[in-house]
Amino acid sequence: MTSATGVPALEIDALRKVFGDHVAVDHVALTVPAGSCFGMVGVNGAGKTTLLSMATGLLRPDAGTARVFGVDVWTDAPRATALLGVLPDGLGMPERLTGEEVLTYLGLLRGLTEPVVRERRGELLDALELPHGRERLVAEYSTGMRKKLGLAVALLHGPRLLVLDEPLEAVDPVSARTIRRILADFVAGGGSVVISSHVMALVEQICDHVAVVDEGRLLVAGPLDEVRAGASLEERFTSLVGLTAEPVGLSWL
Ligand SMILES: Nc1ncnc2c1ncn2[C@@H]1O[C@H](COP(=O)(O)OP(=O)(O)OP(=O)(O)O)[C@@H](O)[C@H]1O
Repeated sequence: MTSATGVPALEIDALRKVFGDHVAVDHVALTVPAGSCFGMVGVNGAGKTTLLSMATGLLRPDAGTARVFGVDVWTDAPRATALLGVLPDGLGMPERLTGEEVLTYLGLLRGLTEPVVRERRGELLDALELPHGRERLVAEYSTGMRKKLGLAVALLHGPRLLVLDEPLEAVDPVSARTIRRILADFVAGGGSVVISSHVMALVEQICDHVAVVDEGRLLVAGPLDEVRAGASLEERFTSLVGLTAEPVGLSWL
């Protein structure tokens, strides 16, 4: 599905990134239709984070372009940023602030009025079961709580496209269910989502499109059922990336 104007939520063309002599992302082109929940899967080091970082304005590409609803992420950053909500990998947070303060300052920086910030902040903290008030500093948050606060920051300004790197990593099952529900509601309300994950079951459960990335290249992308082709996503993934060997055991254990 695309929007009424047919403009994709995200359009990546020929993105490339080289670290030293290692090609992390190798001329990847990808279209995320508006209104879709798009899963990106790949083994550790496949290039998912590098690709999504370039697509969201966090890491400058060596070559290629990325457009969010037709707006170039690198040449028109302020407009693209307004359309985007990003949960990056390894998100840095102001440690000496509370979750409430983080949301307040970032909301005001995004141009929201104080009453709007107050209302959304309260709803987000409640929905994600994060502490209100001065109860706890970010420095005292667990990894899962940081992830949830990162998601709240990504949602705060009401973006049209959410790009989430491993949104459920380190999140407890109850919070995971809440996050899945928030994402489903976001898509049902016309939003678009891109998530990267190692968890095939999660991608099968919430995504309608999927891309498989391996060694910096895009192996396949499209509607989930087309990519699965009658198998489970894990089976299809395993055969696509050539993981045929049995896991290696540790003889000394
Ligand atoms: N800043 C960097 N400097 C050097 N190499 C890097 C840097 N960032 C990533 N790489 C390399 O680029 C490749 C792709 O890394 P990336 O983090 O994009 O993979 P990933 O698919 O997100 O992995 P994971 O699932 O483990 O998060 C890896 O080989 C990684 O070591």
